[in-house]
Amino acid sequence: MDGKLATEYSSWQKLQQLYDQQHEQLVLKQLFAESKSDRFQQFSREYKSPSSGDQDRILLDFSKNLITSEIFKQLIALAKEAKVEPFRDAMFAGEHINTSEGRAVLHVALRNVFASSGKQFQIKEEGADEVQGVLDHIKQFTNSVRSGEWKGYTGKAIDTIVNIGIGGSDLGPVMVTEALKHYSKRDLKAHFVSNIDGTDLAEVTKQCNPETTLFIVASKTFTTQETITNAESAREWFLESAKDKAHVAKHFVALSTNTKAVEAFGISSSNMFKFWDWVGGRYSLWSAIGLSIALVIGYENFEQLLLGAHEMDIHFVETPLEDNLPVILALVGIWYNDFYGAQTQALLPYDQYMHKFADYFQQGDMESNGKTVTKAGQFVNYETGPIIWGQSGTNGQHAFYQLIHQGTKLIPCDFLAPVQTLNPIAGGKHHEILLSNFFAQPEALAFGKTEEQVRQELGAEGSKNEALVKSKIFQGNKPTNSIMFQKLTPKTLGSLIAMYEHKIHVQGAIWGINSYDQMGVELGKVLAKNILAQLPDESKVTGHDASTTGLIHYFQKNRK
Ligand SMILES: O=P(O)(O)OC[C@H]1O[C@](O)(CO)[C@@H](O)[C@@H]1O
Repeated sequence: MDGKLATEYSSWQKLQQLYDQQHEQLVLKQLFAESKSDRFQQFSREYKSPSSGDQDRILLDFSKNLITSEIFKQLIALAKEAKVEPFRDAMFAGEHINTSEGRAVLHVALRNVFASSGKQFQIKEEGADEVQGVLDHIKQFTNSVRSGEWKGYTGKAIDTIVNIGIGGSDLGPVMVTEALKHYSKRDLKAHFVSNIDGTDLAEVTKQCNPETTLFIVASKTFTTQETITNAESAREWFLESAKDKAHVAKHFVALSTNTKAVEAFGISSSNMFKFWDWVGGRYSLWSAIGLSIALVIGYENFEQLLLGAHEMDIHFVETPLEDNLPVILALVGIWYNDFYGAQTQALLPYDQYMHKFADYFQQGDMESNGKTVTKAGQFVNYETGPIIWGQSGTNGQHAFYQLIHQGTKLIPCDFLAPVQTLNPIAGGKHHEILLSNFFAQPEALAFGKTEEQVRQELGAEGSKNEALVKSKIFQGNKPTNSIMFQKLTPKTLGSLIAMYEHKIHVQGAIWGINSYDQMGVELGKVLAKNILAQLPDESKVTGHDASTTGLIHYFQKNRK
């Protein structure tokens, strides 16, 4: 992080040499055989919540990776050489590390509100001292809606909330309300509208009663085309019943940094929940953007989510690199991304509540680290952010694991699972089956099945079919991390999310890129605006290539 390309670090070059010299001998079966049971001890770390200890602990087993102690040491050396620690401290101090936009990066300030946690970071940035005030506003509003005290325009309590937002103003609330459904107020229905496709809003409003529905317009900028258009149409839908514009105040609130635009929309500033430009969209669920989360799970649980994240922040700041969960995940990821040439990284939670976890981190990781230019303005000569994807286990097993096991691509996977389930139905049978799969898959990926084993299974007769024999071989040696947490509590979820946020931060630091801007989403938006103005009239369609012109004309000819 001092203007160098990552490939210029001597530790990077050393890692390249280690890869070149050793990668053919890095075979998990042998690595485990050589180190006996020590390998689990050597390459696993347990994190414990300082406030609740065993209740909220996270085990990271990274022993099923293609690493040795020499490689791990060298990866740690890379983090040191890339100045990961001072860069981390600069973020926590409020330095403007988002250099292209000249902003601080302070999602950590949003959860720096627990004097009792034993550690509060000294953050000096405009607005950082207003965080608690906004949380108080969220608490008071949440309590009043959940208790039924907040009334709609006909005097009825709110029973449905609709969050209208997109990207970071949608994915976090969606993921967390799903993940913490167990803690939700069941008689308060929550919907999320994000897509500009009218189908999204239309299908939601069909399920809503205007008298008892609260719309939450969530947009950092309050200029996002999808969100503002959806909010305007929602207001239109509401006014068809409510008639009087004065009733909007009881049914629309805004979450934004842009007071002027919120007021121009017709939402009074007393119904606006504020945040600040130093909160990146994809890091904003901890801010006012989390209002829908607080409404669904209650303010106390929302606070626990923040506390879990804050405690992971403390772990990230205070723990030596070699024991630091986000740092380990980041370094192991770099080993595959940059030396093995892996293109993707799968997130596989064996917890149905976490079925949106990978979707959430698609934006979290890919919008952060999908960059080609370093902060110093050089084009990188190495790979940066991985493609993030995944699904909850065991659904993924029956969909795409075939390719992970026997395809031609290397796909490092993170497996996540709770020790205890929140739904021990059928005497815990489901959870035992689920976890047996959680244990079996990384084992199968690592150790595979040899030709000899296949022949033994098929017997002399079956083994005559060579194609069948070959198709049943599992090469193994596929790397995985296994992450076990005690139970999916709000606090643990907060810690897990913060752990991955910091993993992204560390990787961005090593690659020398700005993880906190998103210039790559701009061009398409500008072109769409231009095309929108041309859609009414065929003769207006100019300035495009033959393909784009052809497509627009095709639409114009056939739309009626
Ligand atoms: O909250 P806003 O300003 O509506 O932005 C929504 C999303 O749009 C982006 O700016 C680009 O996709 C995201 O970073 C952000 O989460």
